[in-house]
Amino acid sequence: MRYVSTRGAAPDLSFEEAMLSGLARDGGLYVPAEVPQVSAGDFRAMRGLSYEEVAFRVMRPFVDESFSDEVFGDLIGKAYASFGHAARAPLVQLAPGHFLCELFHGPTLAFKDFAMQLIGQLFEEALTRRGERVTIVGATSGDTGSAAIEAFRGLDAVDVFILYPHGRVSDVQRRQMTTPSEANVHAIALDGHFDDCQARLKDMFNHFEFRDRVRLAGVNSINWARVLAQVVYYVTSALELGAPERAVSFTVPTGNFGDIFAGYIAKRMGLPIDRLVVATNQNDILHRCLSSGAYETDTVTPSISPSMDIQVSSNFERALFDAYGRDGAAVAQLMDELKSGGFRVSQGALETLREQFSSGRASEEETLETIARLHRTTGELLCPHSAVGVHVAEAQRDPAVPMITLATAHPAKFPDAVETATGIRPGLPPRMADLFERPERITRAENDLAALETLIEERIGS
Ligand SMILES: Cc1ncc(COP(=O)(O)O)c(C=O)c1O
Ligand SMILES: N[C@@H](CCOP(=O)(O)O)C(=O)O
Repeated sequence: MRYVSTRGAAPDLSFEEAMLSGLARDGGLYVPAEVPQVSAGDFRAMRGLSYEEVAFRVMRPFVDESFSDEVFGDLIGKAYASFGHAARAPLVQLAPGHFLCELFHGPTLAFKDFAMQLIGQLFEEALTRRGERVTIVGATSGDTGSAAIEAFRGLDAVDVFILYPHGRVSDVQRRQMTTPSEANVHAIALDGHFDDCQARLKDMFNHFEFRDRVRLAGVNSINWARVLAQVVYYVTSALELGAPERAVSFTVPTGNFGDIFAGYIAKRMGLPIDRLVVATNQNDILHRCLSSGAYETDTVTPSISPSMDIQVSSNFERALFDAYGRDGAAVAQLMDELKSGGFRVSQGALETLREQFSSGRASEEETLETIARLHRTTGELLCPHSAVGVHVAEAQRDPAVPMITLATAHPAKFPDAVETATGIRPGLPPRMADLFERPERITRAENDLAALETLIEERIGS
């Protein structure tokens, strides 16, 4: 399997090379040259298998000779052993035909653990075999950072620096990043919002002297391996509801477009998915773009679903690449226009996107109302991101097709919003009960590329 850049001007790479490189050297994102096909019979044969066994079968064709079957299977087993639910991604019924896929039973209580726990294992295996060391820099609106720090803390072959927007993540998210005491992990509170963190990260990848000097690697959904690991729960949950005989739809609380893009890959592999619905909060650039064709950045408005407070949605580039017939030059041109505030998607590409994706948005009031109502009617406590998904799913649902809404985080990560809506303050699981007593290590930093690079080089030099 070879991986190609969405901007068409970087060398093709193997799975392992793409995983360790992060952003392509032309600024693009790696995608597989071809999407492997899974037959209905092969999907049928996955029914009744464990999450780990399905994960192996779904991901194996993408991983090429980078890892042997035995090693890859073993690493998958280790990745999910710490999950707090035997099903890993259990389905809960909310209403006739509407299901919630709970993705918050991993160690940091958000869907990011599905990919990050596996990537931690894959990085360690590959770097040990190669005798190499890398510097991981990540940008987070809260959940990627805590999942990355959890997955990589204490590993010998990596230093991890996580840029998060100062004052714009929940207290639980911040403490998950700032309380681990291992010397190889560093949480950096940046003066800015998530888009600034992500922009500085991409600047570092595009600054080749720095990139090569520190051996920069990325674990945001820039990294194809992140997207790949997220394909698996689309398959397990669709199988549970009758796929491949019956089609299902998914609604996905969306910010950086990585999670829903994983659903799109599952569909391209042959999983019968009817609709993929993008659910946004009031930072609704994706909903506006799919509605009008204009992808125009606006100021980020802080919301009660802060992990989705994103305007520049990184993985949308991967969807545009396919919508423009895999024309890297066309995508590079759009990304250039984005630097001056936005671009217009061509009519043909917009129609292609709309064949795959629907969209909707939830206001703050609608999000709170959904948390309160779902708790009253089903007993399920939703985090605000998942509530955005449920609100949009209810509005968009075709009663003839089962709808699965992804519950992307545990309500205890966002207790203030949940308490406002329901009067109940959700508690952390016992293993994290002392999170608020642990000492924090925070580095404040300006939104300045040179200053950040100096800070990172000083830390890894010491
Ligand atoms: C809890 C939660 N829900 C939804 C999202 C949006 O996911 P994506 O960025 O993959 O679109 C995020 C951030 O990634 C998140 O942390
Ligand atoms: N919501 C994310 C933002 C980064 O997304 P990623 O999927 O590209 O890592 C977060 O929680 O940090």
